[in-house]
Formats: sequence, C-alpha cells, structure tokens
Amino acid sequence: MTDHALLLVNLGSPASTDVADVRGYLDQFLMDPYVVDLPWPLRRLLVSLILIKRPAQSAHAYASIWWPEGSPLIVISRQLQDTMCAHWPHGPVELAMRYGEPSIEAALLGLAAQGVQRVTLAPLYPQFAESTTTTAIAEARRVIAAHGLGLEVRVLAPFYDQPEYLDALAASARPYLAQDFDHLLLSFHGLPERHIRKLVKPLDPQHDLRAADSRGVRAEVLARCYRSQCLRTAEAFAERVGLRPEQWSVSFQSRLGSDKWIEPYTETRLDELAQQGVKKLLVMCPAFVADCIETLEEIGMRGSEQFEAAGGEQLQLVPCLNNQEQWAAALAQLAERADGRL
Ligand SMILES: C=CC1=C(C)c2cc3[nH]c(cc4nc(cc5[nH]c(cc1n2)c(C)c5CCC(=O)O)C(CCC(=O)O)=C4C)c(C)c3C=C
Ligand SMILES: [Fe+2]
Ligand SMILES: [Fe+2]
Repeated sequence: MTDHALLLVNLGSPASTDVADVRGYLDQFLMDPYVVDLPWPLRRLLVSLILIKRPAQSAHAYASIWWPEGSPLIVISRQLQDTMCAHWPHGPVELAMRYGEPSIEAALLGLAAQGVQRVTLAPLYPQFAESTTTTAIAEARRVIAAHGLGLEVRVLAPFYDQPEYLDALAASARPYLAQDFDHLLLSFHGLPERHIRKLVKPLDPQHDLRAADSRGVRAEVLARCYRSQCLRTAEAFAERVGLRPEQWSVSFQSRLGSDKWIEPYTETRLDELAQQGVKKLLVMCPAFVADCIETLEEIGMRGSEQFEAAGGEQLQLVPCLNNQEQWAAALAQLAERADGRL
C-alpha cells in the first residue's frame, strides 16, 4: 500500500528576511484567532500596533540566523522530511507550514492529486496548545472541506510524555550532559496564561498555573494544560538522564505583548541563575523539535549575551532534535499509531 501519506506540519517562517516578507508572515500568524484570541476588530487593532515595530526587529533577528539555503526551521524540516521517507513505507512524506510556504493547502491538494487516500497529519509540537496544534488541525479540516477532498485523516496527538520522544530527547542531550556544567535550563515556548485558563478552568477552577511540578494533575486537565505538559516533559526527561532536582529547572520564553504569560520567564531565570553563581549553563528547548529563531537567536545569541552580562561564563545551547536518526525513528513509531480524528 503506497496511498497513505505522512504530512509533517510545523509553524513556518517568512519567505526571506526582507521587512515586507516578515510583516506579511507576522500578519498571517498573529491574525490567526487561535494565536491572538481576541474578537476580530480588537485583534486587527492589536496586531496592527504590533506590526509597526516588530517586522523590522524580527527581520533583523531572522537575518542573524538565516542560512544560505533559507530559514533554519524550513531547511531542517525538509531534511527531516527526507529522512522520514526511509521510515514511512506507506506512501509519500510531505511537509507543510501553518503560515507561509509550503502551505497546508498546497500539500493536501498535491497529495490528493497523487491519488493518496489516507493522510497521517503530524503537528510537530510535543506539547498541546491551541495556537499550534489546534490551528494546524483546523486548517487541514478547512482545506479538506473547501476542496471536497475525500481524504481519510488521522492526527498525531501531542507526544510530550511518549517514551519514543523522551528517549530521543535524552539521547540528544547526553553528550552535553557528560560535559562540565552547573545547571540545565529547560526553556519552553511561553503562552499567555489566558490561553490555558480558558481551557482548564471549566475542568478545574483551582488549577495552579504557578505549580512547581505536574504532580497530581488530573488526566483531563493535563490533556488541556500546555504548562503542565511542559513540566511533565521536563520531569520525565530529568528522570531519564538521572539529573538531581537542583541540577535543572524549567522556564518559558518568547513573551510577546503586555499580557501575563506563563512563568517563570526565561529572561528572569537567566539573571537569577547567573546571580546564584551558575557559570556554565546548558539550555534545552524541548517545545521545539527543530532549531529556529526562538532557539538560535533568542537563546543562543540574546540569551547568551544576557547570561554573560549577568555574571555567567558560558551558555551552551543544546540543539533541538532536528534531523537526528533516533528522532526520525521515534516520529515514525508515533505516526504509526496515530489515531486522532481530524
Ligand atoms: C513550540 C510551540 C509554540 C507555541 C506554543 C507558540 C506560541 C506563540 N508564539 C507567538 C508569537 C511568535 N512566535 C514566533 C516564532 C515561533 N514560534 C514557534 C513555536 C510556538 N509558538 C516557532 C517554532 C517559531 C519559529 C519560527 C521561525 O521562523 O523560526 C514569532 C516570530 C518570530 C518573532 O518575531 O519573534 C512570533 C511573533 C505567540 C503570540 C504565541 C501564543 C499565543
Ligand atoms: Fe511562537
Ligand atoms: Fe497546568
């Protein structure tokens, strides 16, 4: 059977580092109601305000990490797509981005035109958020309905606690953990607290968005709480690699706007750790399966500078899973048993 495709989906990047391209990309991204969850007029106003200064700042940041072949996120995702072909015997392996190119629409239309009957949709986000997982699924659903595509789709659920993902993460980190280091910071992408509260409050009005660990979180709450899933990933990872509690901590990066985002903030932790005497800091970003502007520029460049200015000696960024063989094999196993509905 060669009519069962695997569709890898990640977030996306601007087409180039030109300010106009970055502005168009940010506009598409931030006008997504799953990302800025405000009614359209307020969303339009807020995003237009953000788009006054942000495109130039982001274009500068993208330019500092851009590769000759293009955006690291897209280039690495293409490499993973190639590697996955050897792990997916059921049909083509395609790549799509939620924003920008290659689009989910083009990918699904292309697969349908090739005679594909079934698609396993794999949003490449280990932890669940509406601003990542849900919007990717919603876009696939929209495309299929709009074009009347008769595709049978299965969805890979968030895999924050799945042994294959955690084992790949542990294997990728071990060479770095074998070196001399004082502390490991697991920096996850942040999220406005509101995004979590609206999903979790109806299930558990008392749910603690400042909790230090994920112990005791009920399964149905865990399934909706991005922050608890990040903590669960970190706890399971630390156990796998045998870290003592004082050797690691969790933080959340990339805050945008003036809303309250989940804490502790990575920026704050970088200063605190340096002030506590940490000299050699390792940073991993397990919410990202591919290196991107958020890891390479925000942590690897700006985070390093901040840590050193605060008295630290060296911040070493552990690369994301990227195109590592163990990760590709893990993803194939996860995709094989994907059974979520579109
Ligand atoms: C890993 C999961 C991600 C979550 C959750 C997420 C939420 C989220 N992001 C923004 C705003 C921005 N994110 C940007 C880049 C970006 N975000 C993710 C992943 C998650 N985002 C990735 C993989 C990337 C990298 C893209 C790349 O091209 O390398 C950006 C653009 C860059 C910048 O200007 O800083 C913005 C803006 C919000 C508002 C949000 C939740 C509400
Ligand atoms: Fe983001
Ligand atoms: Fe939680």
